[in-house]
Amino acid sequence: MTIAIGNDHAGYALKVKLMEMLKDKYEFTDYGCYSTERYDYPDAAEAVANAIVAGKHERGILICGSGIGISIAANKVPGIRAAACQSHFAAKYCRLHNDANILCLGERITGPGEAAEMVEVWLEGELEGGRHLGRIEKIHAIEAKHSK
Ligand SMILES: O=C(CO)[C@H](O)[C@H](O)[C@H](O)COP(=O)(O)O
Repeated sequence: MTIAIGNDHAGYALKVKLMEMLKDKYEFTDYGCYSTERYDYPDAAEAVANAIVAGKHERGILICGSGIGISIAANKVPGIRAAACQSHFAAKYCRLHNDANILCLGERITGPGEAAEMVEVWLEGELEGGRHLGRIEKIHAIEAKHSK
């Protein structure tokens, strides 16, 4: 599985650390940005979200200062379920219950060690199915209704 990764200036340092910490286990494709110079999070969100919906990657990771702006932007792309997570529990259950295809992290909130563990639990998690499927279908139905 290759993972699309992207960030704004406030997420750049965490991205570099995460890729270094996890490079032996996972293959990343870096959609930028590539420095701490100002870069607007919707641009990174759209690049990664587009790559996911185009089927280039199964999963994406987005990082900004809080993980929130970048998740709001990514969720505007139909087919994206981006989860802004600040805990191991949230990272685990956004896969098991919500089938999140993008994990959003905040460099100004989460340290690199915790972030790496959250990425691992998220990448290894699988949707539980059952009652959760109908709920995800309802999310898609809302999306379809508002895309017209
Ligand atoms: O979107 C955000 C807040 O929800 C992110 O944390 C951004 O990275 C942040 O707004 C960037 O802030 P800056 O003051 O321009 O560095």
